[in-house]
Amino acid sequence: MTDDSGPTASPSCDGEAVLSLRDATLRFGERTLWSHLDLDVRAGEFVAILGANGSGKSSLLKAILGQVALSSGTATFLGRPIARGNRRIGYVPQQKLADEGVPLRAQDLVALGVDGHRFGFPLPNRQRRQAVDALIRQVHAQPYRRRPLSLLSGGEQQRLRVAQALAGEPRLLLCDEPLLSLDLAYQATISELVDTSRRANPLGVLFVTHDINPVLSMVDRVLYLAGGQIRVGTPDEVLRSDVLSELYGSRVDVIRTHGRIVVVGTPDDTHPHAGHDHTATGSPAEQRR
Ligand SMILES: Nc1ncnc2c1ncn2[C@@H]1O[C@H](COP(=O)(O)OP(=O)(O)OP(=O)(O)O)[C@@H](O)[C@H]1O
Repeated sequence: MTDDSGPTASPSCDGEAVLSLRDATLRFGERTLWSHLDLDVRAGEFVAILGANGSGKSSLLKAILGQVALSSGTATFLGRPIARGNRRIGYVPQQKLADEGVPLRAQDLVALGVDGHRFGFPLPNRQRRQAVDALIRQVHAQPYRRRPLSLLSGGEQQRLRVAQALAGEPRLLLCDEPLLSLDLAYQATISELVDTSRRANPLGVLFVTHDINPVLSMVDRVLYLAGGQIRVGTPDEVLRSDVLSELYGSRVDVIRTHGRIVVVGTPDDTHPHAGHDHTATGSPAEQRR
């Protein structure tokens, strides 16, 4: 169950569905993470994935990447069954710092993402260089583009990972907490880059985050996972006290104040980056365009 707006509806996007999940269920052993998920993500649509720790948000992205198999149901990308290693799916993994001794420089990481064989023909070197330069500029990485990855801060590495994920001109972008380690200014830089890219290309975005506020103005729909249950809808439909209380099976309060959404009372409130004290400017309704 779940896609409350129906498989074809989307509040602000009428592009084609790039991703379709039908009756999808994911189990690890005896444990069902989530079940009966129906979801269409359309070209240009921004879907935020929120939920409790361990509810299966990262695993959902991995299922879409073909890295873990669905226990039942189907997942299709551009009308075809999901296959591992699809270059048209960009992925920003949950933050992992580069190991000491990784011989890559910042710009090499981005270059790895640039598709050297678009439409079956290798891109000329000059064109590849220009693509890398443009991406480095977009994430403001010029000052450290020649530094070894292992010498960069978590936030600097994170910006490069986003650039790399966009380099292959994806039709679908999967981001697993891409704003972690970024200060407020760079949270805005990265969110706006994702937002601009999804409109320009257009590409569908699935964006796992513990804090919706930095992206609230961009979000078309929210997919909320908790206790094995799922709710999908606009932020106004899902981020409500009654909806989240039902989902968690205990009282949860959603407070909207000065354009911020604050969720109080979820069992994982104590998690260090639960991020339920959300900040944003403008009211959610105003922001959603
Ligand atoms: N390959 C696997 N085999 C068995 N269990 C797994 C596997 N991958 C993940 N899990 C378990 O599935 C649960 C969900 O993990 P997942 O990383 O998807 O959660 P999450 O919602 O992204 O959590 P968080 O908010 O803490 O990042 C966890 O309990 C995890 O230990």
